[in-house]
Amino acid sequence: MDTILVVNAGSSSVKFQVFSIEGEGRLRRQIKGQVDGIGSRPRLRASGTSGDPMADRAYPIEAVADVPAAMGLAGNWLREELRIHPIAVGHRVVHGGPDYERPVLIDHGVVARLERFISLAPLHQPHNLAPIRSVLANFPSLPQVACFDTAFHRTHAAVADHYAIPHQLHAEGVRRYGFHGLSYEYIAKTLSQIAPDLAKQRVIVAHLGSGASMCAIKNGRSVESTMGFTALDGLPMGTRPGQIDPGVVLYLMTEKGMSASDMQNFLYRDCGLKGLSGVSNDMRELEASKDPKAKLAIDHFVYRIGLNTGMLAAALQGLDAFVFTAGIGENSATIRARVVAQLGWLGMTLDQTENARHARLISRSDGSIPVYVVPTDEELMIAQHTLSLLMNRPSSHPQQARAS
Ligand SMILES: Nc1ncnc2c1ncn2[C@@H]1O[C@H](COP(=O)(O)OP(=O)(O)O)[C@@H](O)[C@H]1O
Ligand SMILES: CC(=O)OP(=O)(O)O
Ligand SMILES: [Mg+2]
Repeated sequence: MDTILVVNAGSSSVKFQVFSIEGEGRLRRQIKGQVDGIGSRPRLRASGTSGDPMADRAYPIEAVADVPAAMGLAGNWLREELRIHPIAVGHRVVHGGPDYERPVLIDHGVVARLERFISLAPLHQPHNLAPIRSVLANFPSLPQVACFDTAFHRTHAAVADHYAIPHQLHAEGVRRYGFHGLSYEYIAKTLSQIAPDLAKQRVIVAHLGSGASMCAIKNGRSVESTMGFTALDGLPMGTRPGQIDPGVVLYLMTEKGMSASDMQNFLYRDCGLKGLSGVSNDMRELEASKDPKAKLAIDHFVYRIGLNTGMLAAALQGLDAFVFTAGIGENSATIRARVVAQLGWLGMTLDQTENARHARLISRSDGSIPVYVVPTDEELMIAQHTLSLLMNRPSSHPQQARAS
């Protein structure tokens, strides 16, 4: 069986899927897994084609202390225990910079170019590139494809793409890129199947996970994102503050003597829900907590989603549908209910029963804006891009490159 392995390293987890290639370029999911609880309660979970459990293993904290360790664990399990030898590997790469507008076959030159963006995505890019380098070293003829979080947003107009800073910096690549693009691309495609008329109109998608952003989509194309040059901007996240006055950064550097690397750690790891609550970066723990600061963190999260919806609706000049996705968006009925209540002024209403059972459509028919919950699937998107690049390669049959 020919398979494609997909690797998606997020800021709090490593997700992977294995797809078999069926006739006429169709893909069938064989394995879906993830390692999460990295640095706290590490756990490897995986399921098979019909969701049947294949593994559920807990590890001591020191055994899986960071994302590379989680990657090693997943890789060993797939190779040693399941004997998975894919014919290609597709990777999520968070930052594609100004160069990459679409997925690309990887070689050493591509890796060198992507290394330039490590400082622009320190929670992701190093972990995205590590397995790519390791496969290049160990299986040099195995095709690998990089799929970018930034690519879906390259349709933005210049007016959205620029900061009000000297033009030369834009030419150097200091631009508003936007992220979570593979997720938004999947949602746009899925919406065109479940609600084809709406998919052609003005849609806001809220990707609420450990990293969180929102995207304004018109006729299936991204027109605006809450994230910009890096994945720090926009909504408050698990450990990132979201939009913040650069004056705060200047204050911390000049008055508190924080260095650039202190600042990087602070903004990527100590802020957001974690910093504001002092309790946790995990929405589940905040929802369960009685600490007033946990409540404030949730209130702030919901409030900022409301504000950003106003901004994106302005970019779209109206709104025809709203979609929740990712860890919080798919699983927290409470956050969804609060966001919809916050957006009642726009004409959104909530069907509480449908929301409680995480139905696909959770708005009432008396509202003017339908509200959907669509589980995202970045890995399927990556597998599809990988397969299509593989099939369009000028030479070589894919089977020649099997990893063994
Ligand atoms: N049942 C739930 N209720 C509330 N939040 C949840 C639930 N399940 C998962 N989450 C949240 O989803 C987040 C992870 O989302 P995910 O999209 O997997 O993030 P990432 O891909 O960035 O690692 C966790 O931080 C957790 O707070
Ligand atoms: C870009 C980003 O923040 O990704 P994630 O949500 O997977 O951390
Ligand atoms: Mg993610």
